[in-house]
Amino acid sequence: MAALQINDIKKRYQSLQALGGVSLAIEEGEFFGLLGPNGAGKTTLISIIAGLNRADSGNVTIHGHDVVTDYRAARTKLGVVPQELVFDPFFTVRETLRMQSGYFGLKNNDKWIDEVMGNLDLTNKADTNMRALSGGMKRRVLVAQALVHKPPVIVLDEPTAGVDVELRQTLWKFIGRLNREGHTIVLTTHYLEEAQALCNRIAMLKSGKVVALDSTEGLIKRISGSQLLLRLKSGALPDSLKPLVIYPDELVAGLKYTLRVTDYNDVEPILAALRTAGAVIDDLQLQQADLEDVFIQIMGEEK
Ligand SMILES: Nc1ncnc2c1ncn2[C@@H]1O[C@H](COP(=O)(O)OP(=O)(O)OP(=O)(O)O)[C@@H](O)[C@H]1O
Repeated sequence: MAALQINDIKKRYQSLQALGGVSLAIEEGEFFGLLGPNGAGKTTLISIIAGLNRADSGNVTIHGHDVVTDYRAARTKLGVVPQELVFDPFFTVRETLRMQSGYFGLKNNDKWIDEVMGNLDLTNKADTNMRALSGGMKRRVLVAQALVHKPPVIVLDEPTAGVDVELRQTLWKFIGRLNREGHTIVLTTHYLEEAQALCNRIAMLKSGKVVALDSTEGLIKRISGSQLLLRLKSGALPDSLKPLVIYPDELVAGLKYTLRVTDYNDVEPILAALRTAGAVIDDLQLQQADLEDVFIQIMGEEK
């Protein structure tokens, strides 16, 4: 049985098809990445998983419990860290976490609350009112709130958007530990290097459809070889090199190109072609393809 089973979910907002039939099976213990550009439908899918939004068709089960017909059981299996910070400003951090525990029927949960606060560096803010916390601290409480009932499936919707390095490290250390202990993690993020480092499998969403689904390694292997990052001081890229261009970036910093190469041996003919064309090189770097390159390529493909 999958930890999270998503079957042919469709959702329309008036004329906009936000989700056009999404199916995914996420197994227990996975660290799964859900990636996509703004508006791809990630948050809509997460709110359907959390039972906060209704799909037009299709269904979702969490550890076998349907999120609509068996909502309460499904909800106890799930912890969601939402994108938006919404709190009651009059309660302290500890009170907020106790109330959330109460919502799940957990009365004596202080031991775990203390452990969660400790792991998220919140202990010295335990008695501070929510309104007095910085944005980063509030985000820590959001994470803590999602974890009060030790849910086996944890969904994080852009948990590190706009947060500092320290919180990211604290958060990933704790979430990594929970994952090693068997919790299933589903993460959406715009930080692709973060997804590459953390996720064992990734789905890419585009305009409400899954356009790629593979292990992180498998996705990166799709772009074979390396890339040559090239910036020209003057001149232009000769026509003979244009088929190698993965993406041009002329608007960003002058004449900047990323070319596909297999290895170092491909570099010399490129240099020769540029010399013949009278182009002057400003900067040249050879690098391995990464998840960001795959993302850009997949999102650029017509579907
Ligand atoms: N309540 C709503 N009413 C109408 N349209 C909506 C509503 N919620 C979302 N949308 C639209 O549905 C599409 C998917 O939005 P969604 O927030 O799920 O995308 P996302 O992938 O989470 O984007 P982001 O990366 O910006 O968070 C967008 O075009 C959005 O404008």
